[in-house]
Amino acid sequence: MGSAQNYELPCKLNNPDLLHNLSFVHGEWRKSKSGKTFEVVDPGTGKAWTECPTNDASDVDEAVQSSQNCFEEYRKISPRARAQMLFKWDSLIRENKEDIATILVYETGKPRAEAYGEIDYSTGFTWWFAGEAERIQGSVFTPALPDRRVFTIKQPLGVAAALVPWNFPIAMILRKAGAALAAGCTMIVKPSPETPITILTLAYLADKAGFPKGALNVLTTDLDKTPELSEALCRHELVKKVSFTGSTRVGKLVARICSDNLKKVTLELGGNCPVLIFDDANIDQAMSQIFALKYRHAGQACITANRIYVQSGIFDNFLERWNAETQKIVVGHGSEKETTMGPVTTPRGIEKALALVSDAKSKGAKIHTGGHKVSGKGGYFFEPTVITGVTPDMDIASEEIFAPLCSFLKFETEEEVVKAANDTSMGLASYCFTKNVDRLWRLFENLEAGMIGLNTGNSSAAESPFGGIKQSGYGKESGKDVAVAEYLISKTGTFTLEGQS
Ligand SMILES: O=CCCC(=O)O
Repeated sequence: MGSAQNYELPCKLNNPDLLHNLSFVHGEWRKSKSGKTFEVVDPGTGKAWTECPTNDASDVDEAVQSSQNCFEEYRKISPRARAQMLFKWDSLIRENKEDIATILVYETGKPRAEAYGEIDYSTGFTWWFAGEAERIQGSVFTPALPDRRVFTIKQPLGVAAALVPWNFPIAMILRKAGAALAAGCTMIVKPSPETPITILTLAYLADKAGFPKGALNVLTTDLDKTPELSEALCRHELVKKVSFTGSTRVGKLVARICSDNLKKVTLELGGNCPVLIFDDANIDQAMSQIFALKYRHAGQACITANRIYVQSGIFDNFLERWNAETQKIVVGHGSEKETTMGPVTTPRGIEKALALVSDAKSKGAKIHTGGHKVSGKGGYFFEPTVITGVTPDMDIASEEIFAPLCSFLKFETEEEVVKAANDTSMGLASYCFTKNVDRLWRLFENLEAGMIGLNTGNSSAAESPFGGIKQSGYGKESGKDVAVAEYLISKTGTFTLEGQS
C-alpha cells in the first residue's frame, strides 16, 4: 500500500499487493502535485481506513499526455491483442475476487454477497468487450455511379475520460473501460471520492494484464476538487470523449462543458423508475424480483424501484407480504455474515432519506415500517422503510430516492398507471408484471424508458444495451456494437475506379 501510515484496512487480504492508495499514471503510483490527501471512509463504521491523493486541475495535463502518448501506440495494436489483454484482465479480476469483494465492502458498505454479485456482473463486461474488440466493422456500399466505390472504416477516437460513481464502482468502470480499451482508446478514470481503492486495484490488475503504460490512468480526488478536476478533464483538447455516470444535475454540466468543444459524451444519469404490478401478475415472481431490485445496495442503484404501483385487487396482500419480508432484513456491516442490507454509502444519503420521509409524512403518507436512521450503530445505517399513500406532489415520488425507502401507490387501470409512470422527466428503466401478453407488449411500447423489465427486476447485463432516455441521459453502454461505437469515429471513403466499363 502507498503512503498511508495511520490507517489500516480492518481485515487482511490474501494478496496485499492489490491494495494501492496513490494515483496511477503511466504505470506509476503517484502523489498529487499539491501533496494533499483525503480520507476513504468505511460506511459501516464511519471511520477512515486509508487516504488518497487530492488531485486538482494542475495534475490533469500530465495524465492526459500519458494517455495520448499511449494512444498513439495502442491504436495500432491488433484487435486480437487487445482482446487478449482484456481476457487476461478478466481472469486476474476473477482470480482476486475474494479480495476485491473485501475492498468493495469497506468502500461502499454493501454486504459481501452483493460485492461478489457486483464482481460477477462486472466481469461480464471484460469478457464481453474482449469479444467485441474483434468485431469492429466498417461497411461497403453499392454506389449510384458505376465507377464509384464507397466504404466506411471505424477507428478509435482517442483519449477518453470516465467520471464514475460510488454505488457500483467496479461495474461502472469495467463497463466504460472495457468498451474503450476494446475500441483502441485509452482512458483516464476519475473515481468517486468514496470509492477510489477498488478502481486502483483494477488499474493494478490492468497493468499486470499487459496493457501498456498510460492505457488506463486513474486520478483520485476529494469532493471539493471533483468539479475542478472533472472540468479540466472535460476541457482538455486531447480528451475526445467523456463518459459520465451520476446525477442529472451534474450530467447537464458535463454536457454543457463538453459542448464547447463538441466532444462526444455518454451520460448515464438519474432514474425515477416506476414498477407496475397488475392484478394478474405472478405475485411470488413480482415480490422476489422487486424486493431484490429495491434493496440492492440499500436502494442505491440508478435503476432501482423508485415508485411501486400496485393494482387495487392485490394491493393489500402485496403490501402485507412486502412489509413482512422487509421486517426480516438484517441491517449491518457488509462484512458480517448475517447482514442482508448494508449502510448507505455517504452521510448525505442519510440526510436525504430523512428529508424524504419527513416531506412524505407532512403531506399525508403513512410509514408502515422503518423511517429512521438506525440508532446505536456507527456508520450510515437507515431502516428499510415502507411507505403508502404516496402522491405525486411528494418529493419521494418526483426525486431519485437512493435509499432503502419503498414508496407504494395504488392504481385501477392500465391507462391511468401508464400515464402516472411516464409523468416524470426521467426515463431510465421501468418494470411491469402481468401475465397478459398483449398488455406486456403494450407496456413495452408505451412506457417511456430506455430499459423495460418485463416480469423481471433484473435487466442489467453485458449483452444488453444500458442507457436511458429523457433526462436520464443518452448513449448506450454494454450491448452488441452500440457500446463500443461510443468510442469510435467513422470515416467514409469514396473511390473512383478506372478501367471498369
Ligand atoms: O446504478 C446504476 C447501475 C446499475 C446497473 O448497472 O445495474
